[in-house]
Amino acid sequence: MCFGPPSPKMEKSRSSTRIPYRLDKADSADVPAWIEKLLSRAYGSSQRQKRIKVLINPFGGQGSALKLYNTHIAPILAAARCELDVEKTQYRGHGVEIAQKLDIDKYDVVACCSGDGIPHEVWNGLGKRQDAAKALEKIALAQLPCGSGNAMSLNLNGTDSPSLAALAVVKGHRTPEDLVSVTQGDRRMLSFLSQSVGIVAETDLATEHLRWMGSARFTWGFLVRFLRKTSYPADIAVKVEYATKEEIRNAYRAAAANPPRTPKKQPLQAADAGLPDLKYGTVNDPLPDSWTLVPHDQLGNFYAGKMAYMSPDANFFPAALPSDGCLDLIRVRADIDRRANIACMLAVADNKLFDLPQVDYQKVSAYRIIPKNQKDGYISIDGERVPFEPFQAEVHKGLGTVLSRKGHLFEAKGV
Ligand SMILES: Nc1ncnc2c1ncn2[C@@H]1O[C@H](COP(=O)(O)OP(=O)(O)OP(=O)(O)O)[C@@H](O)[C@H]1O
Repeated sequence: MCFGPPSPKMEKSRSSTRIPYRLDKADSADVPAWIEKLLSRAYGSSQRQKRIKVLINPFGGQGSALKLYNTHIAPILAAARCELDVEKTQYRGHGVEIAQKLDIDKYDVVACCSGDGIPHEVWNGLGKRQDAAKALEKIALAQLPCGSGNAMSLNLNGTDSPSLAALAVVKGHRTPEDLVSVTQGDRRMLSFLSQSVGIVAETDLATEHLRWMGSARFTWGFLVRFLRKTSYPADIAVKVEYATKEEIRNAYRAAAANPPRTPKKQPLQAADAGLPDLKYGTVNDPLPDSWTLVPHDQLGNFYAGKMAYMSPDANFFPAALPSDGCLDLIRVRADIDRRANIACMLAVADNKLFDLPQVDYQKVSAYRIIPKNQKDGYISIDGERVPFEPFQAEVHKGLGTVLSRKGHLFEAKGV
């Protein structure tokens, strides 16, 4: 098997290969030492022979997840001698049930051969357990990209190629990952990727009929809507952690300069510890004293991200960090002139959105948004549509665990 690090820009895929070595003295004591040296060079501090529960969504993306798994993913996981238990999801919500009932002592990793929808379900299934805190710490989540939205793999594996992602998972490092509680009505759900109201939500959710385009449907949908200058009025309150781009840049650079820590062996959370309490209550509680609701009558884009890439050419949140306890929040007014609007659109692909003056970019640890003056609209949580009602979000620092190549940063170019 090839063991060099994948370089996503140059390669599209990898395959496993057997290279036989003839030994002069097969029983020499040097042989195990040589094998150990080779493996330790290949894996570093990453766990070898991971025990993986593989979930395949046969309807993910263009319906080819099973074929992608058999052709590009399974041979690599098998060559690395991972222990595999493969299950196909049978219906919407099945990922939640599987995660709720999972024997967490039997596995190290749940790897989702899907889009971002199945990881969203698995996080929520783990979060519903009585031992949620322990399960979220013990089980590392990974995505093997087989859907139309593969942001999780882009951010953590550095690729949307199934075989390169499989190799990244084989060699991935356990990494703490913030999760976000979203309360809406009487519900509480976990979000790991993004929350959007307005243009981005609409782009994501109103383009289902363009599924045949693959990930290009997001780019196309965004382009079409951006030029209409539609506003999505709302009242918004935020708990700001880093208010200016300068502060954000400094915080990002400080985190990037810190090499990954070797995780300390600590006892797992108690078996009866569920999800953490909500520091700021739910959307139904009175607004916390230190928060102020600010009217946003000309809101064009409200987009909160917990990861950097939202699609292959859209590094929307370049300052996002896996476990800084913050969501990166972008707000853009709807009434900016057309030239500024187009500049925003082009800047996403050029990785320059962060610096544009018309883009309000902050790091927040919680917020509430109350859409107003609209009969109906789109709200997207991790790409899933939820009712068009007020909601509140709160970040839980390092609550979840993922596998990542870097151990403390996403793969996108930072700030
Ligand atoms: N067997 C099944 N039949 C129907 N729906 C399923 C099945 N298995 C999973 N699903 C649902 O498919 C949805 C989309 O899954 P996934 O994210 O894997 O694909 P995707 O192509 O990226 O889709 P999307 O772009 O909508 O996120 C999930 O919400 C999941 O509940």
